[in-house]
Amino acid sequence: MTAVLIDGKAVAARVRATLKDEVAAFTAATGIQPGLATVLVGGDPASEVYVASKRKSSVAVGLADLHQHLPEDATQQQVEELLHRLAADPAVSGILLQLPVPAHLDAAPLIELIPFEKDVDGLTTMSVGLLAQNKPGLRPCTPSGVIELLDAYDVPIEGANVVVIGRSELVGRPVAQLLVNRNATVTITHSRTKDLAAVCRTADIIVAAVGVKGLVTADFVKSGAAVIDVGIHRGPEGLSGDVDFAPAAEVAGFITPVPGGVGPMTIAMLLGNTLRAAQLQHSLASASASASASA
Ligand SMILES: Nc1nc2c(c(=O)[nH]1)N[C@@H](CN(C=O)c1ccc(C(=O)N[C@@H](CCC(=O)O)C(=O)O)cc1)CN2
Repeated sequence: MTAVLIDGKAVAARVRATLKDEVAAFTAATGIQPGLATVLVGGDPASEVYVASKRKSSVAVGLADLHQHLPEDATQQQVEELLHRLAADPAVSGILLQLPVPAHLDAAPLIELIPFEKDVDGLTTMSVGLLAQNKPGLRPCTPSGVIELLDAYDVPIEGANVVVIGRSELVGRPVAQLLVNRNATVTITHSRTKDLAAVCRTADIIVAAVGVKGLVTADFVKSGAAVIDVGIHRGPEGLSGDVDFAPAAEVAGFITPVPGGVGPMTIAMLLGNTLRAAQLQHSLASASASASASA
């Protein structure tokens, strides 16, 4: 392998260590322990693993674990009622509805019930709008993790030609927006893109977030490019990504593995968002208290 291996586990561990100190300082200064309410509906096995990991990591950095579990057959109304309750609960700093939800539920209107200041997944229309306008707000976790990894390895973003493969609301669109906000030149590709390999060969950075195992082969990669793999596929030989790793690593300058690349960053960024959500709510409450006092 000639590429530098981007070690997401190590970067995530550093992010968590810094956060632990920041959470302790915030709690000492305000008396508030930020709390994360993960909401899991049903028992999708991968979601159970991810939510368990989110809960464990939250506690390890000093956040309160306010997890909620609803049964597989929970109705849309039951999930709505839970989200309304969490939205109104001052002990809850962040709310995350684990995706996917069972097929009989409609996730989009449920996500909209999360107030923007508690939207630690950055998926509400308000958060998406704030990102599009490059205004302060909570950003989606996997996309911010991708940026954090590029920065950790000093991969230049400003002026870079980036090709994002996939246009999902969870990863493709927001990562493209974050990169544009950092002055990259971004091409979003999808199932109708003509000659995807040729488009990818123009890229200084490829972000593969398409959900097709091994789609990105070595001939997609310009020599020295950074290849960021967001895909996760479970097979008989274990986990793999959207990138055909070993051959691509012979051509790339930087590459993320699966597992151990972007995945661990998703959770680290969620923890950071939960602290930021608590800080935001604290300043909103202080501003509202001083406005009432001076009225
Ligand atoms: N509400 C959300 N739902 C989902 C999100 C999300 O950001 N918000 N992302 C994915 C799943 N996900 C977090 O929820 C997630 C995926 C992967 C990892 C991770 O650490 N992966 C490890 C491998 C772990 C394993 O053994 O499976 C790795 O890549 O090294 C963490 C979180 C969909 N749903």
